[in-house]
Formats: sequence, structure tokens, C-alpha cells
Amino acid sequence: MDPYTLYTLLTLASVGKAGLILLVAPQYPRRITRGMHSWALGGLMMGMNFALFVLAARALVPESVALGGAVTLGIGGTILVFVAVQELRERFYSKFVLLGVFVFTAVSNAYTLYAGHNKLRIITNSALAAAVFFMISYALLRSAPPSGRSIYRVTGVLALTISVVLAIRAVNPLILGSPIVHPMDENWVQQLTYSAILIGNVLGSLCFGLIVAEELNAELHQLASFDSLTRIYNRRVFENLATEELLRARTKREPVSLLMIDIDHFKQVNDSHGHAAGDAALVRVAETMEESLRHRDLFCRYGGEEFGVLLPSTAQEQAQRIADRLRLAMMHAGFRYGEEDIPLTVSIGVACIDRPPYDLSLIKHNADRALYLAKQTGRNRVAVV
Ligand SMILES: Nc1nc2c(ncn2[C@@H]2O[C@H](COP(=O)(O)OP(=O)(O)OP(=O)(O)O)[C@@H](O)[C@H]2O)c(=O)[nH]1
Repeated sequence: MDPYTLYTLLTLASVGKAGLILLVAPQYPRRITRGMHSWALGGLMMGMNFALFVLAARALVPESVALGGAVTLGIGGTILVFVAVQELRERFYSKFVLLGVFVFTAVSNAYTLYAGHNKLRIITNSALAAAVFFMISYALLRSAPPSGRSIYRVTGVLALTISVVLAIRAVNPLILGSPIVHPMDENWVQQLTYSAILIGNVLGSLCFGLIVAEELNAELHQLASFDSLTRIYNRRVFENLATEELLRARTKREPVSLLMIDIDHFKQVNDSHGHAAGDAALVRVAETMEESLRHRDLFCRYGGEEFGVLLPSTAQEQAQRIADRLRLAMMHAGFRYGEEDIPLTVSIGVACIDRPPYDLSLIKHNADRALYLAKQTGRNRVAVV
């Protein structure tokens, strides 16, 4: 296939891909939709970059306009891919800096083409593109946590490879002294560059699709596992993890304790200050408790104004001390809503299991009884059964 037919096909593929992405993007959560929009727009710009070469080949656009415009659009599209990655990961990027890079690309191309500085044009364009691909690769590799998300690493390495190839292209005229003046020039650096860009375009699209799927999975996992208000575990996940912890404790013959925590007179907070104040109070309690717990402790919103804490390897006496620490932490933390200080205290029921059966419903039942006792005996207190 001759290069111009290939570029025509790439133009059509880029436009088709962008159209498809724009069509499906609105169904996704907001941050994913934003990332997809930037990605589609980036793809569209890259498609126009290929289209300019085709138009120049058909003598529909002057060669110099095609060369300068294509590179500017190509780098612009690459910048938008970087924006898409940052948006998907909800990370900061400076619109002004990126716009500055884009404008610089356009101006430097116009100048070097006008003045006939081909060598400078190749070096500047290749270095700029290498830098943007490096930024993409850095953003992707940084997004990959220690476990899972291998697709971020694969895509990051792909972007890094393209960045290295472009860097070679940037330094090549300096070393060999033979500038590359046309995209279709037959030399190994030029062929390597365009192969890398073309392969990167196809593989990059595939990888980006997989990244979107990965992000969607993470979003669904978040929705299914965490309470949307307090951002701590919900009851379902807590009970699954607590059951695993109890199995582990049975094998090791270790004690496990459960705290059931309930906000005192919470109905009054809602009734006197409104539901939004009640919601803010729930968040305040969750934050205060979380700050006072160990990393290993399991903490969840059980429902309504009730929270649960599972304390692994913790005997009853120690659990009682922890519960009292949590109660005092809440009492002293205070809660301010608007201009008002609203008193917020909790009652806590403590139960412990240190011999079979290590049964979740049994320990939960006992902690509920203890909580009832704490409420009956005056609230803002800890009770044990
Ligand atoms: N704002 C808000 N209120 C909630 C939420 N879930 C449950 N509630 C409210 O929590 C209140 C619980 O009230 P009660 O069960 O009577 O308990 P209480 O007023 O805390 O009294 P004691 O537990 O006996 O000290 C109810 O008014 C519920 O509407 C929530 O997500 N947000």
C-alpha cells in the first residue's frame, strides 16, 4: 500500500474512532466522559494531521501549509491525549502551559517554514513531540499502583518508546548533519519514527479503551464497596471482610472484638438543624473514628447513624479501652455546622470472641446488646457484654 492510501485510511479511521467515542462517552461517569471527550478530540486532530498530507499530495493544499499544519495538529492531538489521561485520573494539568506549547508549535512551524530552516524545524518538532509523549508516559506510569492496573504500565511503556524514537529523530540531524525534510523521505530514522507513530496510534487506541474499562471497573467497585456519604466501607463489604478475619482468628486462636457505635440523639440533629447538617455530622463522626483507628481495623457504616469496627487480635479489655478512646475523641472533636456548634457524642457496645464458634452473627448480636445497654444507662458511654 502506498503511503498516501495508508494516510487516507488513517484519516478515516481517526474520524470514525472519534465519532464512536463521542457517541458512547455520555453513558459513563463524569470524569471518564471528560477524559473520553479529550481523547476523541485528540484523535480527531491527529486524523486531520494525516488528512493534510493527503490533501498536499493531491495538490489541494500547499506543501508548506500541510507540513506545518500537520505537525501542529499532531502535537495538539498528543497534548489532548495527555489531558485525557490526567482527566481520567483526576489529576491537575495547566491549560495555560499546554496551550503555550501548542501555540509555540504553530508559531515555530510557521517561522521555520517561512525562513526555510528545515533542520531547526525537524529538531524543534521532534523534541516537542518527544516531550509530550514523555509527559504522557510519566502520567501513565505514575498512575500504576503497585498491584493491578498493568494496562497503565503497558501504555506508559508504549508512550515512552515513541518518546525515545522522537528524541532520536530530534538529535539525528545534529549528529549526521543530514536533516529530514519530508515525511516520506526514505531513511531509517524517518521510517522508524512513522512506524512508531502509526503502531502507537493503533495500539494506543486499544490501550486507552482498556484503560477506560479499567477505570469503569474501579468506579463500580467503589460504588459497590463504599458508603457514598462517608466514603468508608459499606455493611456488605465489612461483613465479607469481617468473616474472613474471623476465620483467620479461629486458625490462630486469637481474640477478635467488635464495636457497634451509634450517634446519640441523632434525630434531634436532623430535626433542629436539617438533614444536610445530619449528613455533615455523619461525615464528621466517620472522619474522627477513622483518625483514631489502626490501619488493620475494619471500619464501616452499618446503616443510618450506626458504625461498626472490627478489631483483629484484640481482647475484650483492650477493645474497651479503644472504644473509650473513640468516645472521648468524638466528644472532644466537636462539630460546627454553619455558625453553630452542635454537640455530638456516641454510645459504643463492645463484644469479643476468643473461642469457637467464631461467628459474625454471634459477636454482632452481643455488640448490639452492649450498645443497647450503653443507651439505656445514659448514652455517651461504653458498655460490654
Ligand atoms: N441526615 C441523615 N440522617 C439519617 C441518615 N440515616 C439515618 N438518619 C436519621 O437518623 C435518625 C436516627 O434516629 P433514632 O434511631 O431515633 O436515634 P437517635 O435520635 O440517634 O437516638 P438514640 O440512638 O436513642 O440516641 C433518624 O432521624 C434517621 O432519619 C442519613 O444518611 N443522613
